[in-house]
Formats: sequence, structure tokens, C-alpha cells
Amino acid sequence: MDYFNYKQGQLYAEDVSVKAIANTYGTPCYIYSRATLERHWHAFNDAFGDQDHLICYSVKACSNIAILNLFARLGSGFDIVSVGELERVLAAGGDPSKVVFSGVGKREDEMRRALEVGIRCFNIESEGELDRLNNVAREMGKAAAISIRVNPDVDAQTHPYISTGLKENKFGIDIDVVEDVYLRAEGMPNIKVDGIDCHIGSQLTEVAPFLDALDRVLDLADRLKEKGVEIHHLDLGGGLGVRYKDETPPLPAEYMQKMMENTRLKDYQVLIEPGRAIAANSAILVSRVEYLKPGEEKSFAIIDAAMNDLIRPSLYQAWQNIIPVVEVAEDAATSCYDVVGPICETGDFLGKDRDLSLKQGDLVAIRSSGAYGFTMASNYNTRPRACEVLVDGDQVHQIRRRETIEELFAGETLLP
Ligand SMILES: Cc1ncc(COP(=O)(O)O)c(C=O)c1O
Ligand SMILES: N[C@@H](CCCC[NH3+])C(=O)O
Repeated sequence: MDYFNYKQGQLYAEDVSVKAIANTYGTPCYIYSRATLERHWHAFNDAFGDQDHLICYSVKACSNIAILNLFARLGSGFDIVSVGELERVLAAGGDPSKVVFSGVGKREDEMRRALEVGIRCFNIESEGELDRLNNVAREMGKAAAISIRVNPDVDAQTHPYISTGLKENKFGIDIDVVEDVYLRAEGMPNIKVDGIDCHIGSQLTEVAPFLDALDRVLDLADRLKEKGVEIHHLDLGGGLGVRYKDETPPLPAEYMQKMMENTRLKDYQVLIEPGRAIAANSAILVSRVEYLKPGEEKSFAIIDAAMNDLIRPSLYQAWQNIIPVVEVAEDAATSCYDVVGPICETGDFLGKDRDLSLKQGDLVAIRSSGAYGFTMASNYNTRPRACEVLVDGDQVHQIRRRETIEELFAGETLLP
């Protein structure tokens, strides 16, 4: 099911013409489909059947408060990695008691705020963090619920920058030594051990690495039980991949079904932290062609979106489809373009070697831009960040206006 389709030769987002949105709100512009976001969230939620579970949507994938609010209304929990993301969840009406706090570098002030609002659980990534949390909780007269993020040394078979479950990665505590850390945590007066956490990487297209990690986590839970440490929940992280080009990742239902074939899971509440699989294909980034620059070696289509708007192609050599907003005739002449932005970096490209039929002023849509798109945007080259628009049937809502130039240096001061 795709909510971005051509109708009478025009690209639509649900029931609204993309060209009409671009003409009203300008470009570059992120356009989200509410129906897609909600369908993907439900796909995970429904997959659990009667298994006790909580979906903690990973805020870093796409964090506009209007979108977080949609998930909050569905009863979602949230996975956060900073106090900034926590404040977003709260501003969006999210329930703090359904928030898990991941990340290797939690500051004291972040811990304090999270304890103050009563989050569900801290996913501890090091012994130093455990000690710090115990101290902060003691100062506040509270007990902090924790799970420890274990590093199971499983190869997620994904891009090295987004693989997190190998010994060489900075994340979590080695599963072979974590038992002692759990025993220490059990003895801490202001720590309440609740779960085990594991997240091995992102854009996984096979279930096998998840199953390997799950086995190791369940074995650990058994060993801990023998030593008197009671585990109530397992947080299996996020990481399920999506189709950008020709990948064939399992659907959420297939993935969860395979995981739940392990009947030992029934003894626990299961948390998951999906981000990309919910958000990636919920949005397009729409951009206008500024110039065409034909050449002997290469032809360039220079568009008004750049690596500051969508960094995935530059950073991971990620491939995302680029399609025309006004459909072109099947026999129209095409050229092979590198689709690039206006930024002064050779690495500023959105797509390479794309056969497209383009002229100056045309609109293009970069697909699968909903996850790690706007959230990774920057102001490099003093470029205001794009606006975000959400389509709901035939309704269009601007959920974030375009930044103004003045805002970009508003916090700066001249010397006296
Ligand atoms: C701890 C943690 N949870 C969840 C996610 C979300 O991952 P994904 O967007 O691949 O589902 C990430 C990012 O990889 C993460 O680091
Ligand atoms: N930013 C990455 C995913 C990173 C996941 C972070 N835990 C991407 O765009 O593919």
C-alpha cells in the first residue's frame, strides 16, 4: 500500500497534489502521509497479538511533535536519547511512564529531568552511567528503573556506521561480563533492575541477526534468574529495515512472528523501539530543479534541496528513489544525471546516475525520506531548514514552517 501515487499524471500524497503543496509552501519541503505513519505503527502493534508489549517509537527517526502526538494518541511509548527528545515527547502529549531513555552519554541534568517526570526506564550503557544514575536518584530520593543494554556481539549485516551490536562498537556492555554489573546494580539502593535491553543496528533486512541476539538475551535472563536477579521486560530495540530500492526486509508481522516463535518470550513484557520501519516511507522530500548542467563526463541536475536537508546519500551512500512530480511520457528523452544540491561540497548529492527527463523549474520528489531525513538536517551554508507538511486525506497541515534567515544567526552577537 502506497499513499504516494500518480493520479492523472500528477504525484499525490494521499488525496492532495504534491505540486499544489509545493506551490503553496515552497521547496524544499518534507511531505508526510498520516495514513502511512499510523498504518506502520499498527503493523507493529497488531503483530504482538496477546503478547504483553509496548512499542517505544524511536524519536530520533522523525521527531516533529505533530507526528509524536499521532503516536501518543495511539497509546505509543517512546525511545529517547536526549533531554531534548524527552521535552518533545512531553510537548506532544506523550506519556512519560512509557518512555525509555537510551544513549551512551546521558548527562546528570538529563537524568534528573527524566526522573522528575517519571520515565519508564533508563537503558544503561556503561558502569559509569549506572553509578551516576544511582547518585542522581539518591539525591532526588527516588529509585530509577533500569535495563542494561547488552552488546551481544552479533553482526547486524548492515552499513558499518549503523551497526551497533559488535564488540568494536561503543554501545552497551559486553554480554559476557554484564552479569556482574547486574549484580552490582541489584545492590544499589536507588536502582531498580527491571529489564534487559539490546539494539544491534539499523536497516536490518534479515531476521536471523535479531533471532541470534534474542537467544543470547534470553539465556542471559535465565542466568540472571539463577542468581536471583528478576527480569520483567526485554527491550529488543529497533532496527527493522525498509525497502529503499530492491531490499526485501521482512514485514513487521513476519519479524515479530519469528521472534515470538521463541516461547520463552511469553514470560516477559516485550518492548521494541522501531524508528525507520515506521517513518521512512511515510514522507517525500520535494525539491525544484534550479539548473541543468549538461557535460561530457557527467550531467548535473542542481536542485534546491541539499545534503543539509537530507544527508543520508552523502553520509552512507544511501540510495533513495528520485521521481518527477509531474509524470513524464514513457517515450520522453532522458539523460543520466547526478542530482546535486547547491552546497559547496563534492559530497553534496541526493542521487547519482539517475535517468530522468528534466527541465529547469521541474519538481522532483525524493522518496523514503521520513526517517533520519529532517531530524538529521543542519544549517550548513546558512541554509534554513525545510518546512514540514503532513497530509491527512484531503487535508494539508503545515507542521513546521520553514526557518527564516534571521533565525539562523539570531543567537549570535557582535563584539563590543
Ligand atoms: C537504541 C536505539 N533504539 C532504536 C533505534 C531505532 O532504529 P531503527 O530506526 O533502525 O528502527 C536506534 C537507531 O538505530 C537506536 O540506537
Ligand atoms: N541515521 C541512520 C540511522 C541511524 C540509527 C541510529 N540509531 C540512517 O539514516 O540510516
